[in-house]
Amino acid sequence: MPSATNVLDLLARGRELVDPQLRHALDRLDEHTRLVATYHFGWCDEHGRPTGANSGKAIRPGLTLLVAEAVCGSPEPAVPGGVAVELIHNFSLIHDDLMDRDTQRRHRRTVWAIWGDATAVLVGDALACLADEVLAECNSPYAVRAGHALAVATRELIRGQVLDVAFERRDSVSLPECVDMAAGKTSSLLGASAELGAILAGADAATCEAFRTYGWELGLAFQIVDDLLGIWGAPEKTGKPVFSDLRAHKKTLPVVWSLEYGGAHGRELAAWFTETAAPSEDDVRRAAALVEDAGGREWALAEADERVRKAGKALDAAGIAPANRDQLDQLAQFIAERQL
Ligand SMILES: CC(C)=CCC/C(C)=C/CC/C(C)=C/COP(=O)(O)OP(=O)(O)O
Repeated sequence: MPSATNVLDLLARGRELVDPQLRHALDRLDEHTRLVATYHFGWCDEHGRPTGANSGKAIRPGLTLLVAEAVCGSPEPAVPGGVAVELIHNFSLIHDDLMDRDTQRRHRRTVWAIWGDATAVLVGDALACLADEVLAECNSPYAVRAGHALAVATRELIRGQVLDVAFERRDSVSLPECVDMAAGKTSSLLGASAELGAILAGADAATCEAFRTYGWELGLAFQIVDDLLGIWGAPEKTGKPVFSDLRAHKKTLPVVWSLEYGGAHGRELAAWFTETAAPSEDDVRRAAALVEDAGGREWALAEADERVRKAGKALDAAGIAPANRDQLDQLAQFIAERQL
């Protein structure tokens, strides 16, 4: 099995293929929008001076390229797909930061926090449009199919976010509702990232669907781990304060599971949510302990493993060579463990 370092190498190799076309796509933007987008991707500071900042893990384009390689032996035909999924992902991050009023992303100030709400809306919109352009112009016989798959996934991503926003105003959310929301927000785009790799590499419909399912299951594992990091993640890793999701009263998967199945600890947690409007440091510590005691953390870890297992099972139907299979299994395991 390749080590974590090898998975990072795979993602870095994907970045090397995708970044030049991504930068080229940003060149189409007007000067101000390009500056803000380039800043968001970590390639310059807010005054346009080049930096070597962190532009994200590039999991989605990495997935697209590895799948293409597994299907046709080369990542090349899927590079525009990798560019497009990374553009959609970053459009959603810029808008999400604005909606959540988060001031930090990738250890840097967020777009809205520097340039204001209108700029964040417009730059996010511009990235989404660029994704369409890149695919429409990519000269692949499969461009229309790829564009359609990405549009469906983006609509689903937006549906997930609509649910997320709606749930903030509700007293209770069931576990299936929460899973549906997480799948919309995260699985749709990871599913499409894998699917686009298969489509652009010329795979048949059944193979494309197998890869989409692989990415979709992986997306749920990814979101569950993200939720765990949102409670217990180390600030230097997540770029957010410890317990940040509890402080914001977010109904994440481990929390919703604890409320529904956590018995007496779950009921105590429910009371915490209604009675603790502005939680202190001690309050959030107590809520995290209640989620843990209710079994929410343990459930989430087991569920992430189960989703990785299902992702692997979906790959059985794709009929790929052992070496490619090994890479995709490793990526799945790595995402679930999030040693990134
Ligand atoms: C329409 C709309 C606003 C939707 C919002 C959807 C949204 C932000 C979902 C969260 C997905 C997620 C876990 C992102 C972090 O990805 P990552 O850890 O791969 O990020 P990276 O690129 O920084 O590595």
